[in-house]
Amino acid sequence: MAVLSVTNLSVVKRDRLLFENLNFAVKQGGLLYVKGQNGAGKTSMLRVLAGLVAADSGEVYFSQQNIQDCRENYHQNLVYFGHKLGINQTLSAVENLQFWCKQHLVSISVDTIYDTLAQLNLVGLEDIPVANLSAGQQRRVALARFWFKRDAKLWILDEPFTALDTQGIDLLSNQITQFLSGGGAVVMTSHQALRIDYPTDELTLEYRI
Ligand SMILES: Nc1ncnc2c1ncn2[C@@H]1O[C@H](COP(=O)(O)OP(=O)(O)OP(=O)(O)O)[C@@H](O)[C@H]1O
Repeated sequence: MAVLSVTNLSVVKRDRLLFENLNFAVKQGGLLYVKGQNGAGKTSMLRVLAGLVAADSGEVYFSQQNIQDCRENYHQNLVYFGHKLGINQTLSAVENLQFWCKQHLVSISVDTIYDTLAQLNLVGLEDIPVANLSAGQQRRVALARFWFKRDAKLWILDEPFTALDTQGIDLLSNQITQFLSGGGAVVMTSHQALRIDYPTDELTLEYRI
């Protein structure tokens, strides 16, 4: 069954039609890799898929229900990872993750938070303000949500590998593969070639003038 499907999706930004009449579906265990040059409309599309902004026309369905009609259920089953990390610079990694878990009704012990940060190579950095971490380390903190929310049905990831080193890319790639293997669905963009050993559907957005 399709976890996510779209019908006749079109988005216009500043009088420029980014894409029109897109139709696709992502099944359980399905990976959709959205490609396209800068400005083609990938982020705009992912934000529509996540229900953050409305499309100019077309519909988005989660498990065959229009996302407008199942917003709460959709957001409980979705992890969206966009360009903005959604972390507070003045809080520590642990505080940020505790806050995120509360906000998303995820029940995780503080020990699990420390263990996850250790897996993400952040030992010794757990309790200092995130502002003092490097760009890649800050992204690792934000990525911890993918360790906590494996029971979600859909992950939407916009350029998740940005600023990560090779080890970080491998860590996240493994996490994505495990999620897919467990039946999760993933939609993602990346300007780097995917290092995910998993069957992948591709959707290329052409840049339109
Ligand atoms: N809120 C907005 N208001 C006006 N124009 C916007 C807005 N958001 C995006 N755009 C425009 O829409 C176009 C597509 O932007 P988008 O961020 O979706 O592209 P992208 O494919 O994700 O690019 P990149 O690979 O650089 O991240 C761009 O020309 C951008 O200027």
